[in-house]
Amino acid sequence: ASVIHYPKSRRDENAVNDYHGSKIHDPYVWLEDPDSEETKRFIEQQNAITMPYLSACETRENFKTRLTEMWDYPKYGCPIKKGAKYFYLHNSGLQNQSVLYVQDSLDSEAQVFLDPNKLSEDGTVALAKRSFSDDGEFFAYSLSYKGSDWVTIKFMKVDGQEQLPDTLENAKFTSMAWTHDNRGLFYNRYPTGDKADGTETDLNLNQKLYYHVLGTSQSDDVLCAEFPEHPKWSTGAGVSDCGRYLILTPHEGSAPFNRLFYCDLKYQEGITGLLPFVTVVDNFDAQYEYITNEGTLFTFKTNFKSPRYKLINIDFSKPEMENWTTLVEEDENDVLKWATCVKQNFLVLCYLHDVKSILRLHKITGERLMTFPLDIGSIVEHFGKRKDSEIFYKFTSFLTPEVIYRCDLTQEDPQPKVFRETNVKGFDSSQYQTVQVFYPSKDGTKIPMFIVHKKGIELDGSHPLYLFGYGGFNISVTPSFNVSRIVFMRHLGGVIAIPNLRGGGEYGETWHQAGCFGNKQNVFDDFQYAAIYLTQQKYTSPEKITIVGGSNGGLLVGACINQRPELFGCAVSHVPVMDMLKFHKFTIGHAWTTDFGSPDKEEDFKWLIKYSPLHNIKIPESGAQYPALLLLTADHDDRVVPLHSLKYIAQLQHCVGSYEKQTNPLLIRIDTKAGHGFGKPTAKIIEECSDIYGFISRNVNLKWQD
Ligand SMILES: O=C([C@@H]1CC(F)(F)CN1C(=O)CCN1C(=O)c2ccccc2C1=O)N1CCCC1
Repeated sequence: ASVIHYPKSRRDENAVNDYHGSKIHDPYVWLEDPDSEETKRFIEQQNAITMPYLSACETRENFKTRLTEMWDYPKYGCPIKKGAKYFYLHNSGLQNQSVLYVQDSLDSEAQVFLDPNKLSEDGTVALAKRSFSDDGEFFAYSLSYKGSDWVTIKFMKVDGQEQLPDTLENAKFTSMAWTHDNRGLFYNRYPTGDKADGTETDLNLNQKLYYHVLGTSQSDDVLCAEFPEHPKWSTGAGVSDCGRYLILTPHEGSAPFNRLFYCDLKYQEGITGLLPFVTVVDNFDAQYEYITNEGTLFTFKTNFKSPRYKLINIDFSKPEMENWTTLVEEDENDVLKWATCVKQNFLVLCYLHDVKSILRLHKITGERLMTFPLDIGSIVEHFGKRKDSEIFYKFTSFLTPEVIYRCDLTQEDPQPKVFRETNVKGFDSSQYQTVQVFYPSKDGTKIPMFIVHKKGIELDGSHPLYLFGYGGFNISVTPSFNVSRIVFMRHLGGVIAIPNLRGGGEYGETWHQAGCFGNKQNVFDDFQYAAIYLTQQKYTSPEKITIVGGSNGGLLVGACINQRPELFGCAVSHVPVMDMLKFHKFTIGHAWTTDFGSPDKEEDFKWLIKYSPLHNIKIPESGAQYPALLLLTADHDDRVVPLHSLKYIAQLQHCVGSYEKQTNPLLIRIDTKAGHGFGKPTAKIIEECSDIYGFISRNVNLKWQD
């Protein structure tokens, strides 16, 4: 591989911070200013070596052509019923953004209702959240620009598809809940500095709940709730199915724990100021998620004394804990992922059983009626409301693009029927297989892992392997259909492996906590031992393994190439958290202390400094070298600000870039008009995937197979 001359960047040797008595250098602290000329020049210099390198990868163009062909299949969202109409998202195949359609009945002609592709030339304006008024008369929607978490809320009158003038700015991480009189909607906003476009790094604190009255200007919006003494709290709220109650569920971080307050709107003549809330739960010991209510009898999904979740009833007329009752007990193995009330007296419950979805029908009184027939895979979307008599749900798996089912609950014995099924031209799923194994991690814990590959391969250690991990924030990595991975298996002879690392939600809150705080190293061990297992089982060999992760999974990749560089040949880290001593100082990073701990606490600092990717870069021992590394970030990522990646690549190139045994490239790709990932237009996704798989092919020596 040609030796790359990395740009030389200034190191501020005076930048030293004291953490509980430890002096820690921070030589690239100047990269924390996204607007400085020096930072902009750094980015230009990095892209100037990366982009030509990526374009020179010979399989890149083959990959892009084939990926584009394969990507061009129709994608649908579940229909949702609002008023007398149905709405659904649809992408004809290569559209940058999906389009929202409306129809009068499930089999009548559909019309375009809202097409986000018309809102920008390059598809970088994305439709984020949608909220119809309870009777379907009005429609509120939020738009995200260039990948930022900031959204603008807009309104339409459904009949006639009339755009209304109301525009709400500076909303972020926001609810959108209409009052049932259609007078207006509750939403959340942050106080902002002079710039709030997604390129700023300012902390998001003091989120407030407002009420917007339709037809008025945002400056007249009513402040309904705020917690000035708890600046980290979010103030998300929802309106009950009956329309009478406002449920306020503040969170302090990203963990599944929230407080629970409510306001009986019936006794509010209009919403004119701070609302009076009744406290039901005033601690962060558990999560309480509103499911439905019948008068004052409320059903919540909770992990209170139930790490795999259960349904409880709380009667708001006597909300004390001793009056709470259990509606559906916690399952001894499976995790309750979501529940919804349909047709007044049914509950549909979705569980995760060894990382596969199970769907069940219960009576509103709790007893189980039936288990829906379902293949091995994931339920990724659903829609059904208390006042509807049908439910739609979308199934997907590694080898199944998507199937939408409809179940009509007016039938005696309700039978789900395929409502929509998608095929991908040129893809024959019978040529591939998925296996699930349980491999031992470093401490002997059995970790589930999906392995997907072409049937009939020989386990001779020769196959390039794509090892994807996340491992945090109670997120479960469940089977999903991914075209770029199909192309990798079909045309580059690849094997896909997806371990379900601790820190995720696969086995409930105990599994999540097993990957948090001082247990975070378990996540890295689980990932490293997946690579060891796959090598021992002769699926692959170290120089043919590419590890991939994004966001918290990008941290995983950064930590693993520092700790065990000899286990992998290539590494791709998307929008990673790399500076574990400063993550809480930017945008929403303070919300992650519920997984990582806080650098401001001495005990937490001791764990963080041990694995923080930025602070554990060193020349590998015994002649090993870092895997080929491609870091990816973007200028409007205000979830994980780009400075994490910039500081890491600067330090890595400085420490290792001129080490004579380091022949693998250490590169960063910084995109523009893009962010953490949400809402990324199809064109950008295809470009990025082509760059990534071209990079992998070049560094794992893959040849394109037609
Ligand atoms: O993005 C994240 C973590 C992982 C997550 F928990 F899934 C989500 N997340 C977040 O940071 C979520 C941010 N976020 C809120 O704090 C919030 C409050 C109320 C409504 C909506 C939101 C919301 O999206 N990270 C980036 C890297 C480390 C964690």
